[in-house]
Amino acid sequence: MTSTDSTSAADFSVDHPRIEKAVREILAAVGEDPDREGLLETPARVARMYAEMFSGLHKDPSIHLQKVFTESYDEVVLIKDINFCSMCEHHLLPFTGKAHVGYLAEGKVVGLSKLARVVEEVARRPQVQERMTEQIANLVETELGARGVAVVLEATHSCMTMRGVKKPGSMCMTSSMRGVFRENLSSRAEILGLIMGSAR
Ligand SMILES: Nc1nc2c(ncn2[C@@H]2O[C@H](COP(=O)(O)OP(=O)(O)OP(=O)(O)O)[C@@H](O)[C@H]2O)c(=O)[nH]1
Ligand SMILES: [Zn+2]
Repeated sequence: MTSTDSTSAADFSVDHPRIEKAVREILAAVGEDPDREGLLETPARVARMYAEMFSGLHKDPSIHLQKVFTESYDEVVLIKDINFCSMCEHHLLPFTGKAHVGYLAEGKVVGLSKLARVVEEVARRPQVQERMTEQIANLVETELGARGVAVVLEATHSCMTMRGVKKPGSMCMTSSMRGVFRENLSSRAEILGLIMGSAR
C-alpha cells in the first residue's frame, strides 16, 4: 500500500446500481422522465460522481503522515491555500474553499504534499465544516506529535448561496488550534497573522 492510496484491504465498494436506481426514482419524483434521451446516462454519471465525491469515506488519512523526516527545524511549517471541495452532509451540496494547515515542528517534519493529501481525503466525505477542521487538526496533532497545530478553513456553502437563505458571497471560517497555538495568545496571533495577514 502506498501513501497515495490509503484504501484498506477491506475496501468498501460504492454500490453504483443502487445509486442509479435511486437517481431514477428522484428524477421520476420531481416529474422528469428518466427514460428521455438526455437523462438516460444521468443515473450512471451521478453514481460515478458520488463515488468520487465520497472517495475518502473508507480511507484512513493518517497513513499519509506516517513517513517523517528527522530535521532540527523547530519553527512553524504552514501550507496555505489548499483548495478543497467537500459535500455538506445536510443537503448533499458542495462546500468549497481553502484550508490552511500549520504545525510547530519538533525534530521531525512531514512531506509538504501529505498535509494536502490529508485535507483532500477528509474532504471527500459527507461533512460539516467544523468536524472537517477538527479531524485535520486531530490527525496532525496525533501523528506528528507537533507542539502546536493550527487549522483554518474558509469555505462557501452552496446550500447557503444557491438555495434556502440564498446569500451568495457568504463565507464560513472555522479554526482548530492545538498545543501552543491554543494556549499561548502570541503564538496564536503569529500563526493567524501568517494565515490571514499581510503574507497573503
Ligand atoms: N454548522 C454547520 N452547519 C452547516 C454546515 N453546512 C450546512 N449547514 C447548515 O445546516 C443547517 C441545516 O438546517 P435545517 O433547518 O435542518 O435544514 P434546512 O431547512 O434546509 O435549513 P436552511 O438551509 O436554513 O433552509 C442549515 O442552517 C445549513 O446552513 C456546516 O458545515 N456546519
Ligand atoms: Zn448544506
